[in-house]
Amino acid sequence: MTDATAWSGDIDWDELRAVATEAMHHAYAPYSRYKVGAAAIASDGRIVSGCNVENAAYGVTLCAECGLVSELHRSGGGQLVAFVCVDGTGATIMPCGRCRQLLFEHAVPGMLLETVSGIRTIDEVLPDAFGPRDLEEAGR
Ligand SMILES: O=c1ccn([C@H]2C[C@H](O)[C@@H](CO)O2)c(=O)[nH]1
Repeated sequence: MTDATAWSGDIDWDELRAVATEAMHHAYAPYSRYKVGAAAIASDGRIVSGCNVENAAYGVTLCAECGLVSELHRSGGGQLVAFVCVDGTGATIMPCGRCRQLLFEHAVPGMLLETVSGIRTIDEVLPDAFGPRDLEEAGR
């Protein structure tokens, strides 16, 4: 598994934000009226994206990151190298806490995110994360 630092010079954040913004326009958000789009570069270089899909049973809502991770696996697997998500204006937002956990499990070590406070690593936005290793260490 390649560390994200090997990629850092090659990431076109403007392009990734544009893909996230295009995805955002497909969001189904009639309840919050807060559309979100997400885009990421996978470890083989392809770009995956997702949008939020709400539900009349509010708690069933799928964040944009859920669609993105599903698309990662559906389109060939691999890990996420660089990630951004945007609001309905195309401005970068922070992934919610649940989605940081979701992203962590599918991220290369040191995955980069464009955030409201600049480029961060997954470890910076989810320190001391609980993950698959904790289950392995417990023999599960
Ligand atoms: O990281 C986030 C945060 C929020 N939302 C969605 C969920 C809901 O549909 C709307 C308002 O919370 O934004 C996402 O898709 N991703």
